[in-house]
Amino acid sequence: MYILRDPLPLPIQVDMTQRPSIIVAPSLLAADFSRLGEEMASVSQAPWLHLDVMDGHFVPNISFGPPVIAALRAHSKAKFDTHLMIEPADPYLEATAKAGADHITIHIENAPHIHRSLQTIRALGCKPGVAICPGTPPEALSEIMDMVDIILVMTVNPGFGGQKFIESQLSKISKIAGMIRSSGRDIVLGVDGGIDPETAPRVIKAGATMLVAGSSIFGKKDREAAIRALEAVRTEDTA
Ligand SMILES: O=C(CO)[C@H](O)[C@H](O)COP(=O)(O)O
Repeated sequence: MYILRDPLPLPIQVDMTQRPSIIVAPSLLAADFSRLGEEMASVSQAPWLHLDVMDGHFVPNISFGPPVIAALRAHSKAKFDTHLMIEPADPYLEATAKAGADHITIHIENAPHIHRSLQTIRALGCKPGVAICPGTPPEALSEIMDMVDIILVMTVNPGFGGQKFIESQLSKISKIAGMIRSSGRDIVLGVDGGIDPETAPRVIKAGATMLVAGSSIFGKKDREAAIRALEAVRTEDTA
C-alpha cells in the first residue's frame, strides 16, 4: 500500500500571452577569421554560438570544420549550435560531436535517410536539428517532428552571410510554428539569414524563438548592444 505523504502538485499555470524568451545565436561566419578567439569572446553573453560548416558542394562556399570547432570549444561556455551545410553529412556527425558541438543541425534537402541521421545525432549526445531551405515546403518536416529539437528556417539561400532576408519565408515560419504546437513538443524554431532589428520583430511574430544573426552582430562595434537589441525585440513594432 502506498502512503501519499506530499500533496499532489498543482498544474503549472502557463501564461499564454507571454512570448517565450528569444535565444540569440551569433553566427561566427560573419566574424574576422584572423581573430576567431577574440571574436567569439566578444559575443560571450549569448547563450548559443552558431557555427556554419560549409563544403563548397552543398553550398557554394567553404568555411571551417570540426578542427576549428574543437579549437574554439575550450574557450566558450555557449552552446555550440552547429549547422552542417555539407553533403554527405553523415560521415562527419561523429567528428562534429567529438569536436564539442551541443546541437547538430542537418539539411532536410540532402539527407536521404534523415530518420537514421537524426537518431545518430541523438545517440552521439547532441540535440538533433533540421534546417530547411527557402524552396522547400514546410510539409517536408511532417515525418520527423517527433525526432528534432531544433528546426532552422533558412531565410536566405544558404552559403553566404550578409544576404537579404527572403520575405516569403514568413508564412513558412508561421506554418512550422503551428506544426510545432500540434506536435506538443518543445522544439526551438530558429531563423537564419538577414536577421536584424528590422526583420527580427516580424520573424518573432510569425513564431520564431531563436535568431541566428551574423552581420547584424559582428558588423557592429558594440556586439553586446547588438545582441541586447535582438533579445529585446518587441513584436508590436511590426504594426
Ligand atoms: O547560414 C548562414 C549562411 O548560409 C549564416 O548563418 C547566415 O547567413 C547568417 O548571416 P547573416 O546574419 O549575415 O545573414
